[in-house]
Amino acid sequence: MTTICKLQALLQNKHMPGNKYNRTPVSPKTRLERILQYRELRKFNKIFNSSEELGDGLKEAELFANDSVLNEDESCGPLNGDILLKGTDGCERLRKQRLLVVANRLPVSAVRKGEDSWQLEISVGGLVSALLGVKEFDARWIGWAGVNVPDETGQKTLTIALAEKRCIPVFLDEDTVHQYYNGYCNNMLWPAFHYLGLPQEDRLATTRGFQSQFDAYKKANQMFANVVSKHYEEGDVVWCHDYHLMFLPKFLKEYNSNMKVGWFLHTPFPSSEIHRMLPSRSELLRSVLAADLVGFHTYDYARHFVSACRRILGLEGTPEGVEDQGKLTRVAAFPIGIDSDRFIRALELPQVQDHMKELKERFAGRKVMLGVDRLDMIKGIPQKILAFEEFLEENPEWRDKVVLLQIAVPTRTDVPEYQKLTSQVHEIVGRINGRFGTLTAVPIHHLDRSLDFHALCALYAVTDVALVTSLRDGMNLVSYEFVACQASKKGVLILSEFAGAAQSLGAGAILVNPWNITEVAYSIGYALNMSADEREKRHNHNFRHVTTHTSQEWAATFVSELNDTIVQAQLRTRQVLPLLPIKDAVERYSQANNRLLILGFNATLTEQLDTLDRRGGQIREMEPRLHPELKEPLKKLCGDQKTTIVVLSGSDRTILDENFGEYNIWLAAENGMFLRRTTGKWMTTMPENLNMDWVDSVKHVFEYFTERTPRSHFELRETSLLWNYKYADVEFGRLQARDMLQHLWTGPISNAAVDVVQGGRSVEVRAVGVTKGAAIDRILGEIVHNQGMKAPIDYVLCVGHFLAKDEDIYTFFEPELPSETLATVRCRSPGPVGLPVPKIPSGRSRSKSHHKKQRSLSTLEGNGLGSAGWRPIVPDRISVHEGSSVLDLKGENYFSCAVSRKQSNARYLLGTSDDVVALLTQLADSSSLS
Ligand SMILES: O=P(O)(O)OC[C@H]1O[C@H](O[C@H]2O[C@H](CO)[C@@H](O)[C@H](O)[C@H]2O)[C@H](O)[C@@H](O)[C@@H]1O
Ligand SMILES: O=c1ccn([C@@H]2O[C@H](COP(=O)(O)OP(=O)(O)O)[C@@H](O)[C@H]2O)c(=O)[nH]1
Repeated sequence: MTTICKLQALLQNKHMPGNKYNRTPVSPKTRLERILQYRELRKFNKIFNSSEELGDGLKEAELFANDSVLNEDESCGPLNGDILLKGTDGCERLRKQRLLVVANRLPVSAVRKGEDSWQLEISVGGLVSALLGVKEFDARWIGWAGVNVPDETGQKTLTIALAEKRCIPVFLDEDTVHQYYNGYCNNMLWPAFHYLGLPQEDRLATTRGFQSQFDAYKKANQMFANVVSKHYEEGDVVWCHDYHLMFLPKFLKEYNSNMKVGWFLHTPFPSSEIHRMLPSRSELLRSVLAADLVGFHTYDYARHFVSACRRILGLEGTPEGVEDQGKLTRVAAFPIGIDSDRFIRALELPQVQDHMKELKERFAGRKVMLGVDRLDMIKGIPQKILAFEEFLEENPEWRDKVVLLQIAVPTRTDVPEYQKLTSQVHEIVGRINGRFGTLTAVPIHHLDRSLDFHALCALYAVTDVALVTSLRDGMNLVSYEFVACQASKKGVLILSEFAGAAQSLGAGAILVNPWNITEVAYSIGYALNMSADEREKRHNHNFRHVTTHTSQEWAATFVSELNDTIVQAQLRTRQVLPLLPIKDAVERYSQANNRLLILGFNATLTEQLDTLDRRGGQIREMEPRLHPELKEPLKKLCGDQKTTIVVLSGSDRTILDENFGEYNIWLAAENGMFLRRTTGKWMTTMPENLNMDWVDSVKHVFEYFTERTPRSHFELRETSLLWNYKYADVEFGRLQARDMLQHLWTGPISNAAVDVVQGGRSVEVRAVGVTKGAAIDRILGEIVHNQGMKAPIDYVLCVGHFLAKDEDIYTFFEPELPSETLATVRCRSPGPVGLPVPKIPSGRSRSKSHHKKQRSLSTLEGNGLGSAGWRPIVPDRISVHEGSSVLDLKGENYFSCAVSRKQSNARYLLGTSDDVVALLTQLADSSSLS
């Protein structure tokens, strides 16, 4: 027995309160249990530190302590992400969960110094800064080292050098980097995600074509996936970062669907209107959705993403995330932070103090304003400098009393847009310095280079006003770092409202619109003149935020949420109804003598609505049509003497006539209010006292919304009105439906005897009590009588995409039901016929009402309405022989099945109407054999 096993046994049998009778070790099942057990283990370690029983236990516990990326100082691993893995001896061991961080850029960039020697330099950028602060995991970093290494020796030696830093390289060749990184990532996705539009396609330069760049993007993502797969171990969490790797979740899940995959975007996610412009908009979204958890800096970005999935892919957005056929991808906001302690501690270091002293002397008598940005068009550097110029212009008294230090770190220098920006900025700085400079001083110090960490901290600490004017920025960590270094000076932060950081530091900063140069210029004046009292208040606010929302916490929250998401998904999967066991359903069908098939129409027997057809006016037809592949099987089934088929639909009679007129079949229109065998006439099953006075008022509301919702329509039926927006813009349709429901619930018909039923893409108003379940016994009564049925029905298959309100049809035939449900089903004479209780599919919670018996159908209250030409159903004829039941569902001969639904009262599920086609085809084939 290993030490950990021994410990577990000890804990479970001896030391855990309340566990004294527990003789068999129980493995913790939930994350919470695991954490609690680990906590106990640690407590135990402390208490029995010197105990002999522990043996090498402490060594084992030490394994939990963790090396961080780049060997920065260690912190003892917290509970986050500890996992239990089964060893070959069958015993479970706790081990620190490994975190594979996958990002385009490694935290170090490599510079080749010789054939086999390398120098590693820290990479610049917010993503690297933030992740360097994450020390609580047993992390490996997988990414590109920023250098082309075509030769084997180079690749081998660099791999070894990087391994010391816990980094694993992905080797991208020059052409791939050019097309994937410079092209698709930085010339296409980056500007689009920052609202700068898409570049014009350059037809002359073939290598720059969107398609070839996109192909290279996918290829590069696949290369990342290959490296991850090679290093992946069971239980690892794989955290994919940023817009460079939108295909990675998909590729990883294809490799191993059990991999825990999270994806985080460091840039903004733009409005769906922008994302819609990308030629590969759908593929990108779908690939990201393969992840278990998708994270953004702010709720706005998360909302935009969900909205893009709704509008572009037609998927369902829920408060939890995005759902696609029952599969949920969690979407949430995880605002990043910095390792604030690292900055605060750095200020005490002698070399930083020396830097600060130098800077203070150098700029004595002048206020220091600071900008620190990668030289990127999103950072709004020209706008910042122009605002500073306007400030100097308007405030001559400040000209020799203030200096702007702009650190502009060169970035993505192979992309033409970035090259243009460099010359543009140089030109503006030159002009302003020429205009306001003197022989001994210039107002702007512009540096085209990066600073080391200590120099940067010193600069932050001596600054009076930091100026962040990003036109868009995922977060902007410079603003956080500035605040962390300002504990003594309490300088002012001017911050663009278009940076993610505005949502967290907005209360203490002066927020500006960087496009409004005059406003920024005014804010500079306001900041420079701000009272010490106001500065302190603002600073304290932000300082508290920055020091409590750290990068450690950010990563810990994301990883813990990812672990939880997976546990929740597993639970959900267990709750999901089982798929219809088609083989069994067909076998039992073929053995039965008197079968009844009740089939819905819309989304059950019709072709699937192609999501593509929903957009841009490419609508085929609005009327539902029978799935062409069902014509043959349906004919065969109708020709079988032992089979009775009822199509039970909300649609009106005309639509059913058009689609099923040629079959020998029963049609039940308007949720069963009208009934006809195709060889006979329509009759009504409507209750006599059905009040329809409300119709005109509802019609007005429906007309109003139909006119205002392009591609929506409404159907006026005898007993209901239906407003349908399935062909309209999904988002807009939903908003309109919400308003419509308000009208209906609170307006003139709020007291009418109606039910307002909300569908997936529809709103229906019905007379109270009109449901498919309520109509079915009247329908059955008529069928039994009309067909002169002698033997009881011994097989029922009820398949439909029914509204929740109509799901009483499933429970009607269900012999084993909670009493509340039964009470709602009308059943006058019991006439019980004892039947074995059907097995309830796993995951369903049904009460164990074994005493309840198979229902015997009886006659119903109320005659049908005798509308002109329709013969009302005559009651009192629903038993086949006096006293015996019409239903005799032996064993498992009842199959209720919901189509394209996630939750249902039915016993089983079928994915789409294509599956219904497959089912009916098999039934038809077995019909012809029997
Ligand atoms: O790797 P590069 O192409 O040289 O670019 C550097 C990084 O720029 C972007 O940073 C973003 O991440 C920050 C942290 O979340 C955030 O504060 C900032 O607003 C973003 O712009 C980019 O997203 C990274 O992938 C790059 O590594
Ligand atoms: O000379 C410099 C200038 C900036 N940075 C770092 O670069 C990051 C910039 O991150 P931010 O989120 O502000 O923007 P990004 O460049 O990622 O878009 C910050 O952590 C800075 O500390 C740096 O290391 N050296």
